[in-house]
Amino acid sequence: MADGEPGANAQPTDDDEATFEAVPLRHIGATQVRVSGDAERITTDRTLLEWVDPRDPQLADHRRIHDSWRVLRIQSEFVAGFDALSGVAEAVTVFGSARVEPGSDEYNLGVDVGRRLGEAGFAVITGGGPGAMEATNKGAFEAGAQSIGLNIELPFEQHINPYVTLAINFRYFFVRKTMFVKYSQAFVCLPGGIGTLDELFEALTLVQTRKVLRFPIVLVGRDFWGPLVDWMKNTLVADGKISPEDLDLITLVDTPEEAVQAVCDKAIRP
Ligand SMILES: C/C(=C\CNc1ncnc2c1ncn2[C@@H]1O[C@H](COP(=O)(O)O)[C@@H](O)[C@H]1O)CO
Repeated sequence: MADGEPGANAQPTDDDEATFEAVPLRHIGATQVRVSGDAERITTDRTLLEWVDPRDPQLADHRRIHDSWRVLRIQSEFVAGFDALSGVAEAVTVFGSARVEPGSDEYNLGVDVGRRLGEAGFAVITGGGPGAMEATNKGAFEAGAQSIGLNIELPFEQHINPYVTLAINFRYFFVRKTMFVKYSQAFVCLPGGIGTLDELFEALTLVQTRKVLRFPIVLVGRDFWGPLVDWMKNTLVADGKISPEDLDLITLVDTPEEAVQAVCDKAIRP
């Protein structure tokens, strides 16, 4: 594969298979969990988060020793992320549905957003997966911008999309989420599901609590996001759960052009 072709610079991800930790804690003795007839991989995140009964002497030791030493692995994942991304200057992270089909309107929206961000001088960061992530990386790649994919280990086969020029593979969601925020100056959210909502609300929490400053959060697609923003206004503000000015943390736009303009207007740039 020649340099400059999609996928030419992406780091290989297939060898990661060897690093999947297949140690079921709660189910010691069981070796696999079946989902839809397929053997499901037990991911590193899952062995960290799974409940273990400390009253069982065998499991208690497992929990105490494994969890303590696990910190080193978490640390090494932070170090690898920091090392790989420390040179990224100006970047925007784009989130969106993993389920969008190539050629669809939402896919084309992602391509357009990625391309315009790239043309505006930003590196583009995504989750590195399919759907809107692939579309956005494609747009950035075609604009000649740095196209970054922060991939995540999942219980099923997961490949980084071919338009990523810098790929990093993470086992822990929370480490990966740190990288999304730390190395970008704005978030753009395309229409998405639970993963996208999680990423959106984490960003809102960080900005609301002033953990990050001057960090625009742009939602693209009034038809899709408008009802959520209306609910926040009519229920969260009305019920006193958020302040009216918290709504100002969100910029709602319709087009890729408006999205990039909002980022350029509101993000910290030299
Ligand atoms: C579901 C399918 C693939 C999942 N692969 C993913 N790879 C990378 N990142 C992902 C993946 N799925 C979710 N994410 C993250 O969440 C957001 C999208 O989630 P949503 O629920 O689809 O909105 C995205 O921004 C990623 O960071 C194949 O069908």
